[in-house]
Amino acid sequence: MKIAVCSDHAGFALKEEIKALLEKEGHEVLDFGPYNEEPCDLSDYVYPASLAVAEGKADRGIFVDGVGYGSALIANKIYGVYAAVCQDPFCAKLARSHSDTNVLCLGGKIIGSALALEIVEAWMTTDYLKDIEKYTNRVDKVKKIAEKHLKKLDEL
Ligand SMILES: O=P(O)(O)OC[C@H]1O[C@@H](O)[C@H](O)[C@@H]1O
Repeated sequence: MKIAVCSDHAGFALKEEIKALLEKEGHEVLDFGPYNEEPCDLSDYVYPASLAVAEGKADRGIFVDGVGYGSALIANKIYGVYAAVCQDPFCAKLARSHSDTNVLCLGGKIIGSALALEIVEAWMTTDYLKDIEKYTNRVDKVKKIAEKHLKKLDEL
């Protein structure tokens, strides 16, 4: 898969570890930066990385900041992006199987890299349960809210 990754200064070190794991597993990584640990603003990286997912230039995204919510907050403003913050592999599995998320957000200050890599592994390898109606109904409702309240990329 093509995976967009990004971070801020607080997530930089973990972003680099995740990138190495994804590349080792044969994924193509599109790194939207930053490329060092200089203080920076998350939105400068999460916004273009989210657009890449929304436009289909990346299949999915993995964004890392200090606590994770900052990335999700920005990413979920973009039509077509469904981002979840996960702090354990169980949550990561459900974020895929129940909710079909296409962006995973992690907090580099919250979880150690060993757990973070397990979360990435769980999220990357779990499929959406697209044949179970209760989950498709839930996901469809979220999509309808996005259609009503977010501008599609071609309307911008
Ligand atoms: O105080 P700084 O280092 O700028 O922010 C650290 C983290 O605090 C939260 O807002 C974000 O998760 C951000 O990555």
